[in-house]
Amino acid sequence: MRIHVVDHPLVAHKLTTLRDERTDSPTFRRLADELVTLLAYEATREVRTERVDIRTPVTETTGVRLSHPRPLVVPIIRAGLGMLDGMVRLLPTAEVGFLGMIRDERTLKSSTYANRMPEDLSGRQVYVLDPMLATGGTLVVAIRELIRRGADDVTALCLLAAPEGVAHLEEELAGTPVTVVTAALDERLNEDGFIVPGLGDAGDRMYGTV
Ligand SMILES: O=P(O)(O)OC[C@H]1O[C@H](OP(=O)(O)OP(=O)(O)O)[C@H](O)[C@@H]1O
Ligand SMILES: O=c1cc[nH]c(=O)[nH]1
Ligand SMILES: [Mg+2]
Repeated sequence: MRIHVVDHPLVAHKLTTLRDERTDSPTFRRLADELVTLLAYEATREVRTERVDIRTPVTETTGVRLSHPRPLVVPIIRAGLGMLDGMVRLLPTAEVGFLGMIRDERTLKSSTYANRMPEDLSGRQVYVLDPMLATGGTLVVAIRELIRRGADDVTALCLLAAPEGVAHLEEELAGTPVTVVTAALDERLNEDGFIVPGLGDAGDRMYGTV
């Protein structure tokens, strides 16, 4: 597994406001959207392309276009939905699948309550969207399901990651073609399984009280 922490002053600036407990839901959603676009730029560095011949008004030349089959983008509901628009703005032809997952507050185990994805993902590149990589339990289940369906290249875009979650993914997904792109690798998890310093509950902040 590869991990890429996007080191850029604009990312750090937006993330700081996102973390701030005074940031209201509308601002939180806007910043999450903007951050995804910056992460997506890095995350799609190896998106598959093919050569194409075109004519400019001046001459003939060769360029590239995204190749088939189209990439699949999978937001993990609920909080991952806040990353979808920013991602498909960069990849407008991508197909979108959905996974609904919830983490039990006491046991921290995640379970799947919705699954609407193509059955056959053979040869597909998949981008998973989930703002928080905490224990990593959610992403392990999600990525295993994608690989079981045949995905051969999975990139997870996370706003924040905890070292414990990254280690868990490395252990559970060893040898699988997985990359994690994140805006920051935080310090640790607290006793409730929240990322420290983190930003709190991403879903609540995105869709909760203003
Ligand atoms: O790495 P993990 O320890 O598995 O935790 C991360 C998950 O927890 C949060 O989801 P939550 O269960 O709060 O659902 P929500 O998005 O509906 O709020 C978050 O959005 C991730 O999906
Ligand atoms: O810090 C955390 C951990 C899991 N899920 C969240 O939304 N925030
Ligand atoms: Mg939540």
